[in-house]
Amino acid sequence: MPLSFYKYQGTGNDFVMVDNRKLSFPSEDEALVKSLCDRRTGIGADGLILLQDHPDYDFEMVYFNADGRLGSMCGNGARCTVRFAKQLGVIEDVACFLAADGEHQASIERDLILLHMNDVKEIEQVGEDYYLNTGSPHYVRFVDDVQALDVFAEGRAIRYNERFNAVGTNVNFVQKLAEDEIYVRTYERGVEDETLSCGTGVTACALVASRNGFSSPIKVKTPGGDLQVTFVENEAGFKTIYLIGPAKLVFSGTVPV
Ligand SMILES: N[C@H](CCC[C@H](N)C(=O)O)C(=O)O
Repeated sequence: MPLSFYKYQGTGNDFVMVDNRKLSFPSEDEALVKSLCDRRTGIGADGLILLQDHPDYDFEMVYFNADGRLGSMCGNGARCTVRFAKQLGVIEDVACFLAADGEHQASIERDLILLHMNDVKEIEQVGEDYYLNTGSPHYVRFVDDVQALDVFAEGRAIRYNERFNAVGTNVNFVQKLAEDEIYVRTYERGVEDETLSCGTGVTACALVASRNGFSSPIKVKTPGGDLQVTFVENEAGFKTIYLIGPAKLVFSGTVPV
């Protein structure tokens, strides 16, 4: 049976999107997900997302990394899923949906999707670096020249170090560009490579920047495009966190499975 799919991208983080409201996709088939994400022998993507019905929400988003394994929250993927839900007629311009880390609200304003992220209570300091969870685990390191960095090698060294080897982590390198602007490059767990942008990573970096003199809203540049993060910070941590950026349909088609 041919599988119908849609290819979406959000600031260059790209996803195979499947309408799984009939639950016909074999989600436990890791090898299939991996082969669909393969850039030479498949459709090519950083991950695969299933849009599914849920009795209590507009929809549920089920996200797999390119290695075929179930991932945690994906910020860019979530914006793409909201755009896809609108395309399918599942929502109009607002959504309340379920993802790996719980409930999310989102709204569509022309080219932009405003995605509400879950509260973040803690940022761990690791030497001069930081570690936090914005729905997915993120290691954050400030650098002086992010363009000159070998993100693959440096990111991989942290992702496979003694602490993170078993479970993995995403690794972000951040450069301050201006008083309200940072540049972020990310090595992604599950893709095991640098991606053009990582939404939960960008969110993590903005929150860490806030601990280093930045205030909301923070503009974030990535190799794949521009995002914005807004939030409210108090003694309990960060709340009302929004990841704001575009999400676009690239093409659609069918593949034999
Ligand atoms: N690209 C995603 C992050 C995926 C996290 C994934 N790599 C994992 O650690 O399971 C994003 O836009 O937030």
